[in-house]
Amino acid sequence: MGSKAKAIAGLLAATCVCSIIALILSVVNVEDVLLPPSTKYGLVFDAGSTHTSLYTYRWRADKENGTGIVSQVEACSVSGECWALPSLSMASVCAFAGREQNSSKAQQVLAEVSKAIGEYPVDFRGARILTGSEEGSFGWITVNYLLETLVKFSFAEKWEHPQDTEVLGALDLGGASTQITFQPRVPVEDRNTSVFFRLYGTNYSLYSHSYLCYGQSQALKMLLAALHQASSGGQIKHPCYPQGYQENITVAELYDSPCVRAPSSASPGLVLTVTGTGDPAACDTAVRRLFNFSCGAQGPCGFNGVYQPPVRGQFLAFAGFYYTFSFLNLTRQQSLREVNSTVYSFCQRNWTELVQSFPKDLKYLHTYCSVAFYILTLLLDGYKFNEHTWSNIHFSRQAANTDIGWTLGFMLNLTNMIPAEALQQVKGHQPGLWAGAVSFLVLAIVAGLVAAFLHCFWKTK
Ligand SMILES: Nc1ncnc2c1ncn2[C@@H]1O[C@H](COP(=O)(O)OP(=O)(O)O)[C@@H](O)[C@H]1O
Ligand SMILES: [Ca+2]
Repeated sequence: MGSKAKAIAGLLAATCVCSIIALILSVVNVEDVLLPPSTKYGLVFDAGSTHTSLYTYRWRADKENGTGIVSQVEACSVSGECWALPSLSMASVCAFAGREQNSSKAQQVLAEVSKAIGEYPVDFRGARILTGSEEGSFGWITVNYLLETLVKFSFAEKWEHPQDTEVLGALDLGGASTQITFQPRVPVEDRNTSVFFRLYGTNYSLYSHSYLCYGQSQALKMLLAALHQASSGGQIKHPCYPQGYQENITVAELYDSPCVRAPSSASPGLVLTVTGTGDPAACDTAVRRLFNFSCGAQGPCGFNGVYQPPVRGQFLAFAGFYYTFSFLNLTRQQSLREVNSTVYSFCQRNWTELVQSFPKDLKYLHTYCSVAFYILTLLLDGYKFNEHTWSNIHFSRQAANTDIGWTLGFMLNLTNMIPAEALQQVKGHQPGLWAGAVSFLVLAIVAGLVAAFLHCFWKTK
């Protein structure tokens, strides 16, 4: 073999080895493989004054900007009825809340609940009673989270704080209390009603107030008690109940709550007969008497002398606001005039005809007229919405397939306390690696053949 041929063969061999090394390096590129972030679940028990539900939420552990991206997996009532199916593999957080006085009895109940839930393999975060203001604020977070005014998944596939969106206010009507929460034009100076939040890197200064006893059930009780005290004997004429409707209630049952005070003359065992008269104008008057609308000197107010700045922006009205308005088909942004006329005509329908028309709605059927007037008075005379701002109130039960209430907001706030799980860096058996390894073997065999061929070629010369 001549020197020229030797040089060519050497160059060929060197090129071969170099390309093999380059190929190996480019194909079998042993990268750090990111395992998918784990999913976490949260369970929130809502023990309200009239119902108890369990909500299940799910979020990814690699949460964005300090707050997890949470969605509702399912919700169950205590009776066992569930909406949306679960696929639970890991439960992560437990909480429980309700509206009760901070009594030792309540503490005892909470201790029992904690003990029972603590026995399950979950990271139990405690059972506690929310303050009215927390209930309102967490409802506000839920509303704004679901409507993506706090954070939005952008076209750039990133969670971003939307720049030009206005946050919405939240109106919750429970059984025992009602809450109003919104972002006023100027931050509230009154310490009792101001709430501050930092969410997804943005500060929020809100107004929030909870009116105890002004929830739907307790308001109806206050109304009946007022009508009782204005009546004589055991007969109560009820202008908000349909004509032809009648029910009996004992004095003890009527005055079983701190929201109503029994007159000293009333004997607990006395049976009272309540008879509906279906008189909308009289119902309106009776409902108004439950409120004190005078504000005093300390500036703008809601009712009963509670400070409240003027309402601002759009609002979502849920829970009790939604149930009655939905029954009356008034959740489609009807004008105030139309709402009033619908309520007036509904209140004039007699009981026999109502029972025939709505045989499936008997539980609340006799209350819809009272509650409709109650809602109108609360929103217009209480919170000071008017015929113009009325159209800013949206009556709804769900947004983005998720129930509106305080539980999701509570969960979102709580996820801030769960440390973000760092993405695990693991070198593992991934498909890319296998492909690389196979390529490496093929190339090694080819390289061996080339080397053997060159060796022989050298020897024969
Ligand atoms: N389908 C319905 N129609 C009318 N009122 C309802 C309906 N379901 C519940 N309510 C009433 O609406 C009010 C609010 O309910 P909810 O938000 O569940 O109260 P809480 O959270 O205090 O238990 C309660 O007074 C309850 O009795
Ligand atoms: Ca509630």
